[in-house]
Amino acid sequence: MASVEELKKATGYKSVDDHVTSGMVVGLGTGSTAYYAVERLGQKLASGELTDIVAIPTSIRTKEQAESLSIPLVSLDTHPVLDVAIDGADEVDGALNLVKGRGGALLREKMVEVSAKKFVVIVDDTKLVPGLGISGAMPVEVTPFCVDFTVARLLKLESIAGCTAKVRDDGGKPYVTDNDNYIVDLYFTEPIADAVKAGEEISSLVGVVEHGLFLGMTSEVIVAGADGVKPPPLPPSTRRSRSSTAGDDARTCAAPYEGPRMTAAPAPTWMARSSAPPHWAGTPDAASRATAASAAVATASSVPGAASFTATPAMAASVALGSGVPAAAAAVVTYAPAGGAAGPAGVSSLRTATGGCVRLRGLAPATTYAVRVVGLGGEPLGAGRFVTAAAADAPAGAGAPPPAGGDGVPAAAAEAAAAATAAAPPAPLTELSRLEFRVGVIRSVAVHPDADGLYVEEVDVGEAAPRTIVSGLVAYQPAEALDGRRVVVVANLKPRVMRGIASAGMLLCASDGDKGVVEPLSPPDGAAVGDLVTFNGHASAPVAPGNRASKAFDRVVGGLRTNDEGVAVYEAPGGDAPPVPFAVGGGVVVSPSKLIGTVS
Ligand SMILES: O=C(CO)[C@H](O)[C@H](O)COP(=O)(O)O
Repeated sequence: MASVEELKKATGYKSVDDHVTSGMVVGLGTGSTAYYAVERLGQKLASGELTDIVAIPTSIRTKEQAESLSIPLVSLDTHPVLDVAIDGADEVDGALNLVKGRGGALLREKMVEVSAKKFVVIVDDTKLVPGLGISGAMPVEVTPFCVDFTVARLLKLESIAGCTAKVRDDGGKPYVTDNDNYIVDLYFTEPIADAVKAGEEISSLVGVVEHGLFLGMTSEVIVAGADGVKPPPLPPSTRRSRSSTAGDDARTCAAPYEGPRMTAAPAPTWMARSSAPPHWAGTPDAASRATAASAAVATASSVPGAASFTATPAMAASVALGSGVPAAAAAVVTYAPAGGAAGPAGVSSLRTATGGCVRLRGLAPATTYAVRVVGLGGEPLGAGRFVTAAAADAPAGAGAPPPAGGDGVPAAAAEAAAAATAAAPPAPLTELSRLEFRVGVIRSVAVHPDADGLYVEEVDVGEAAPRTIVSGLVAYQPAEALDGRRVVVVANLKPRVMRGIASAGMLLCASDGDKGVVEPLSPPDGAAVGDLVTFNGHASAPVAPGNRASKAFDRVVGGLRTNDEGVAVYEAPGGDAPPVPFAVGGGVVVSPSKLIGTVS
């Protein structure tokens, strides 16, 4: 049986092997598991297997480790978007939300990981929990100034009522973070009932720097369990997790999948790349419309939770788990080439089934894959109606059916995907959901009386009176180019006083850093002043103007950009979901000069 240290090493190594390629900007986590990811990265750079990597460490100790391995380091200042960040966690719940920071590095970790297109979490299976906050401290980084005052205010928060708080101790003195702050550890006797609300309330306190709830950030979790499969020590009343695994031995990765109860099992032959398909990959099952429709591209199975299918060139596959699967079920997904074809030796990961779908990525075209999907207790998901569907580029759970027959995908597949997503729940609440992007028109512009680089604009966003907005656009746009211009305004940020004038919003602009061009984004003709910009796959639920919105904006701004056609898009960290355009009035928001760059 593998030791915990061996499991940490296996998952750390696998994360780099699977997710880091030459040329990437990589976020390096902190802790005893992330240590092995850093070690692996150093090895691969030293051997020349990886080249042209730059990395951003999340703590001084990780920085020192990376330096000792000659890993080139950069910072968010110069590299605000990372390709991938890899880090451990203290807790992972069924929706892939995390508690982090027991190692004290949560602030830098969150700054780096929220800026990554993909955030890969590496844990051993003792970290899987049925609810956040139950296995130990939920850390909060606070300013040292009047820490007892902050603790007292934390303890009054409704969403975390009943918890106890302790300023982290370091040999009789408060523990000091890399940012010269303190940590207050919160202890709960029950899982945190509403982690989103808890996070919001904690963040809203002056004196709080950041908290250890990492919500909606995770792209993928790699879980290592001894012998490939080990029921974790969770309370009997909860779902029992099973491990997917990491390890250099593909057979170890593959181990379980023999039935609803996870016990150590020999590797299925398909993981050893035999030509035989897995025994559970069955024949087409016409029991449902979705099954029949998908049969053109996928082989559904009569074995619950299992199927095989051949990837089409355009396939960013979604696997429809079938009816009876909770919308946000945690799923352990394993897929691997079934017939000895080239491709990954086997990918095993913990995901959330969104709208009954689990999305598979990185598929090699014309390769037949065997798929197995189980819940945290090892139970097959799909209740006998499991099908696969080539859902093409439809984002799972986005609510909109994919274009029938688009991108060379057979219409039957699109139909299947439509059937699979028909029952999709409303789009989830995300950081972006909290923001209020409104169409506005600039009614007047003047240079700020006390700052040559700033304009003071009166902007109509469909309210009783125009808002005053201060923008640093003098160097980029003449006043006459702005006067009367239709724009997009972030309307619920906390007002900021800029050289004595309160600015009640921000004009969203595209910037092409190379050419030094900055211009306001333009809404489409069909959009009316006051219209709210929306994003497919993100519920629209703007919060009241204030700090919460400003913090949400800070978290999403790294994902705002213009694409190759100058269309403003948001790309969530993690890279699992395709970029979504700013949509309003039946069209999309654009940079009028088709700038390709950032949006802020
Ligand atoms: O959040 C962290 C540090 O701030 C760590 O990722 C977390 O504590 C897990 O550490 P380990 O891998 O050593 O168990």
